[in-house]
Amino acid sequence: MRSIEDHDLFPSTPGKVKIERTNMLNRQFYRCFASTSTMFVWALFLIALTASYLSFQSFVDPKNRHYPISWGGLNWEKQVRTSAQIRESRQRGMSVLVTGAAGFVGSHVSLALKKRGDGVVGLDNFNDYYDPSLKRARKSLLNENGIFVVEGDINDARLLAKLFDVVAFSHVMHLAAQAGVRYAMKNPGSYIHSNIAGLVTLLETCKAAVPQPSFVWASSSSVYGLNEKVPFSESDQTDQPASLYAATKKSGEEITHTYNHIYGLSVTGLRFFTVYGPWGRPDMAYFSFTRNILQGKPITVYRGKNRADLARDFTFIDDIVKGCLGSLDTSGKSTGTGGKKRGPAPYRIFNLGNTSPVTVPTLVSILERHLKVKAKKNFVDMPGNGDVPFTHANISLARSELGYKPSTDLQTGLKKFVKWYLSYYGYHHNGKSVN
Ligand SMILES: O=C(O)[C@H]1O[C@H](OP(=O)(O)OP(=O)(O)OC[C@H]2O[C@@H](n3ccc(=O)[nH]c3=O)[C@H](O)[C@@H]2O)[C@H](O)[C@@H](O)[C@@H]1O
Repeated sequence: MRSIEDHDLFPSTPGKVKIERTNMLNRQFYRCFASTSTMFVWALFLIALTASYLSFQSFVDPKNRHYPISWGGLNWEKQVRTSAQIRESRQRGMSVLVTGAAGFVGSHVSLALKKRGDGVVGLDNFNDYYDPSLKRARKSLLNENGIFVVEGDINDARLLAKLFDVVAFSHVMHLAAQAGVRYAMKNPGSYIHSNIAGLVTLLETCKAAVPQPSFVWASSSSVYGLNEKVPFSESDQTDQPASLYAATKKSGEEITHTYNHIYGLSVTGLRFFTVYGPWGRPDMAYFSFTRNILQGKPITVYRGKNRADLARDFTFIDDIVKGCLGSLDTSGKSTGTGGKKRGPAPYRIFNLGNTSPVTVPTLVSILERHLKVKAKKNFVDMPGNGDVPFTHANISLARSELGYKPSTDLQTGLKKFVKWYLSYYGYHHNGKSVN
């Protein structure tokens, strides 16, 4: 039986005064307090358990997630329908849902589709991975050209179902993603959210749609990882990714394959090689170098083993757009209906590169020439953060199947980028006028 000497159960530190517990009232108070605090701890524990269960549920089942509803209503539906309409004069046109439409590649592809008369509806969550005002500006451009951009997340299954209720999209051009190779070390969860969970939510919608759309999406040259065989061919091994970003893109290729295999979804995966150009992504080297050079700030140029220059198969946006449109045009139909496969459907993967790699120091010197400003270069050994030393695309497959033929070299493409950059951000940087 526990007695008043129970206090011995509590460890006491030598030298500390023990609490005298002779007073009955005091004892009851302590017991009462002890039981209240135990209950309190249990209550906290239960709340934490429930919270983790709910967040786990929402992680595994996107339908349970709550997204703010900023869509819906008759007017919204009308805007979606109008935007998806194919121009009457366009023969065999398509109605395309473009995810990531306010992004770099997404905005260019949307405009190109609309220009030739296809119906386009954009979807974008306008996240703040980089300056959302640039995404808003791209959106305005799309609006001016008759493209409606829905604000929403690819993980929002209800929104996706609604979009397919309103429009029987013939194609999905899936470009929404968490991009960037090195950022994956800072925010790994965002790659799982967009590139894995979001992809699956979108595929679930496509598989269930009647008719099923053809699915074209952005993979990445980064799937080649530590591959040393050059140039990189689609049949090369891609099981040694160097970053979590690359791993999620590679997983995307495997995941889309299962939807093709089980549900008859027509799938085309495009391995983009370091895409650059006007309206580009501020997190990419050519963009941030330009900003820093103009502001008189130093730039960090990474170097590989034995001080070897890093190289990329930089690919101009207009060439990528042609590759995307060629992929949509040749995608072939999905065969499934009501979630059931009715026959084999195409599953394709293509490199979309420029097939002439350029070193990073050469990129910098081209920028210096176009900007007429010398860069302050700090050469640093490439940190172990997911980067790869070089990329080089073999594009013969895309050439024969898509008619893909890149025609812009880095010198010309960067000239166009710099022209856009100066007109968008203004000619005055670091107190100087550049023209
Ligand atoms: O091709 C691809 O698949 C990938 O291309 C780019 O990734 P990356 O090639 O690393 O492009 P940048 O971040 O613009 O880097 C280009 C080169 O500049 C180097 N770099 C980058 C940043 C920097 O401060 N200094 C520097 O020397 C990098 O090491 C790399 O060699 C994109 O950011 C990815 O989203 C895309 O998937």
